[in-house]
This record gives sequence, C-alpha cells and structure tokens, in this order.
Amino acid sequence: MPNETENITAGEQAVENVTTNMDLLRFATAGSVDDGKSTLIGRLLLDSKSIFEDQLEAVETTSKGKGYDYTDLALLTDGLRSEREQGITIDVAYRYFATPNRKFIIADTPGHVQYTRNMVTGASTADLGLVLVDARQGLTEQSRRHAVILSLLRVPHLVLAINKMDLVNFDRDVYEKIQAEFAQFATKLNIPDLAVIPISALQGDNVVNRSEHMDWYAGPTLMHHLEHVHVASDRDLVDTRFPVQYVVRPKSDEYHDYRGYGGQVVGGVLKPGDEVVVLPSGMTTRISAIDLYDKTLPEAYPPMSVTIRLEDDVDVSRGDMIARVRNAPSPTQDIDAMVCWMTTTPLGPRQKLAIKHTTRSGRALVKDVLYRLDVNTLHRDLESSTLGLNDIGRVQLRSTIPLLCDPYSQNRDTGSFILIDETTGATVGAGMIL
Ligand SMILES: Nc1nc2c(ncn2[C@@H]2O[C@H](COP(=O)(O)OP(=O)(O)OP(=O)(O)O)[C@@H](O)[C@H]2O)c(=O)[nH]1
Repeated sequence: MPNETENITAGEQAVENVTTNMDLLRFATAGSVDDGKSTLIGRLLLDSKSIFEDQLEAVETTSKGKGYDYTDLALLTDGLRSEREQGITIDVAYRYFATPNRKFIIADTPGHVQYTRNMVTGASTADLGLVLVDARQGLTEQSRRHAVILSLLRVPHLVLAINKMDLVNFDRDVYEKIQAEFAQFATKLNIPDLAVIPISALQGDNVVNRSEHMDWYAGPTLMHHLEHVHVASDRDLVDTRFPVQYVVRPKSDEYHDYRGYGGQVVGGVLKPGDEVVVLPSGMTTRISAIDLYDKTLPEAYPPMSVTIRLEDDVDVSRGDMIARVRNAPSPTQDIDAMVCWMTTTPLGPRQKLAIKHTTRSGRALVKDVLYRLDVNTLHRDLESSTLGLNDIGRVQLRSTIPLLCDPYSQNRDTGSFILIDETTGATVGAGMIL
C-alpha cells in the first residue's frame, strides 16, 4: 500500500532499519474535527522536548497575538495544515520525533474529508492506531468507524485516548463509561491489544507527564505506552518472504562477477545456507550471502532492506519472490479481497485496472463485488454491486499475472495490493487479501 518511505532512498531505509532495528514505532492518529489531535501531537512533541526553542517561541508569540491565555499547541502543525487546506496532494502528514527510548513516525490523517481513504493510507503500515475522543461527547459514529478501519487494516495495537478530561472535572465515571462502551463495541472487532488512557492534551495530563488530577487512573501515560508497547513480535518471523525489487549487477570490473537481489524482507528470517525457492519459476538454490553495503550479515528479518546472493546462477528478476522451499505462497490469479475504494468513479464488475502487489505489477479485471460493508454497523450490504468513494467491500478480481500472495491476516505486506487507474496513474483502491 502507498506509504511515505517512497521518499526515502532504499539505502537510507536500510541504514535506518539496521541501526534502529525494532526501536521504531509507526502510529496513526484518528479523531473527529476538534477532538484535539493537533493539540495532542503538539503536546507530545513539546513535553518530550522534541521541538526546538525557536518553534515554541513562535507559537507562544502567535498565541498571545491571537489573544489566547494559553499556548495553542495546535499551531505547531500549522504549516502542514495550511498546505492541506489548499488541497495539495498531502493527504497524510508524516511527522518524525524521537525520545531516548524510541523513534516515532506519526501518520497524521485529517479527520474531516475523505477520512477512510486517508486512514487506509496512513494506517496500512502503522504498528499502532490512536483514536481520540472528546470526553464530553464520548464515542461518536466517527470514533467507531475509525476503530473498525484500524481493525480491518489489522493495526495490532490500539489506544483510545479520552481527551479534554479537564472539561469533565477529571471525572472517573466519565472515563469508565466510555471505556466500558468501547470494550463492548470492540468485542465485534479484531483488536489484539487495547489501552484506554484519560488525558488532557491542552494541560498535559497523562500525555508525557503523569496527571495530578487523576489519582484513580493506574495505567501508563500515553508516552510511556508508546515507548514501551511491544511491536517486534507483530511481524511474521516464520514465513520467509523476500519480494525482489532490483537485480544488482555492478558495471565496474572489480565486481563483474557480482550478482545480487535487492529488496525488503517482509516475512521470516533469512540466513546464508538456507535452501530457498524462487517464485514463480520454482527453481531452488541456497542463499550464499546477505549484503548490506560493504558488510555481510549473518541474518536478515523484517523490515530490513538487504541484497541477497544465491549459490546457483538461477534466473531471478524484479517482481519474483524468494521464499523457503517448504513454505512458499502458491501463485494465484484469482483474488478475493476487501477493497477500500478511493475515487469518485465507482468500482464495478468488468472494470480493468492495473494492480501492484509487493514488487509485482500487472493488470486485473473486476469479476464481482460481493458486498459493501457498512463500517458503522458492520452490516454486509449484498444488494450493492459497486463501491463508491470511501466504501469498503468484498471484491473478486482476476489478474493477468500470478500473484505470490498470503492472506492479509498472515502478512500485511504480501497480503495487500493497490489498484491503479491505467489512464491517470492514480491509486484508486487498496486491497486486503482474504
Ligand atoms: N480544555 C481542553 N481543550 C482542548 C484539549 N485539547 C484540545 N483542546 C481544544 O480543542 C480545540 C480543537 O483542538 P485541535 O487540536 O485544533 O483539534 P483537532 O482535532 O486537531 O481539530 P482539527 O485540526 O480541526 O481536525 C482547540 O480549541 C484546543 O485548544 C484539552 O485537553 N482540553
């Protein structure tokens, strides 16, 4: 699925992955307009000392200029915000910050327009989803939608942050009522890990620093939770999957015998000596070495980007997949998936689209739209044979090339694909394979 790492070169990504390893947490925020998302992000950056003095001074000056008696932390996100309002291409803003314990990438998706599309884009690679609600309002239809989408995307960790606790006198009953209501609703969803945290983004309670107003709350602060939530085991470390992105054959004489295959490990652990199969050809060989720049590595695992060398001179090209001999996906052209549709022209039977799955590209024909899912009620609307903008539904496709896929529930990389409009080149759909 589309993600921001396309702006980072493969080399930078590799260094980032290896040096930081699992110390990176990607999280996606979701909330309705005015729940306090911008304020919360500002508070996280401020209290974790991730913003610079001059930025803070500018924000303080602007707040005073506007006659506020508080510092409007939402102003910290202003630059990106105004860009969005001009309708430029940024649908999801990515923000980076770090504490001594972890690096963070926040995918900040605007709440109002096109939220489903934006959330799918922002959350498809997230380790954690943060849903914000206003304590005065409790759960709204939008908060439920957000939770449903995060669960469909199999974001493994979810935090429900109950914001503006200062406006309800930091009342325990308010927190408990919302928590119970959400827990009840969550039984219908797939949420492996849920934390419910009462906060005041504006005053800073339980964001980075513990609140002095909510003694009754024994759980972690939001930052403590973000820093310590365990994500290393969320990846599939059993089923080896290495989609080949590049064939590396240096031109220089010094390396003229070198032949390697570059890409990102999206499942399992690869080691020199492992017997592997190259798909779709089915040729088997062994890994002779795993390279990262001028180093060789004893092993590689998700999400490392590496170059793999093979013992035999087998034919491997971009779009092929390296897997273990007795644990490989079977190539298929018939795809059954949940698709989120992202454009105004509806998706319907007989439509032809380009499809991109891992590093493989082909074309696909829509055979059938089985149903549209109502994300508010989880009801399946069997009557509708098309999907409109922001709709999610079950779709059957036939691709021109065999795809080397797994169920999305097993692997979020090999289990997802994007659909592209061939005339405009725009991404119009995101799919999760069943
Ligand atoms: N009292 C109180 N006000 C808050 C709190 N958090 C945010 N606010 C206020 O709520 C309003 C909305 O906050 P924003 O951070 O702009 O909300 P948002 O969700 O980012 O809204 P959009 O950017 O429009 O999507 C602002 O006036 C904030 O100052 C809080 O914890 N307590």
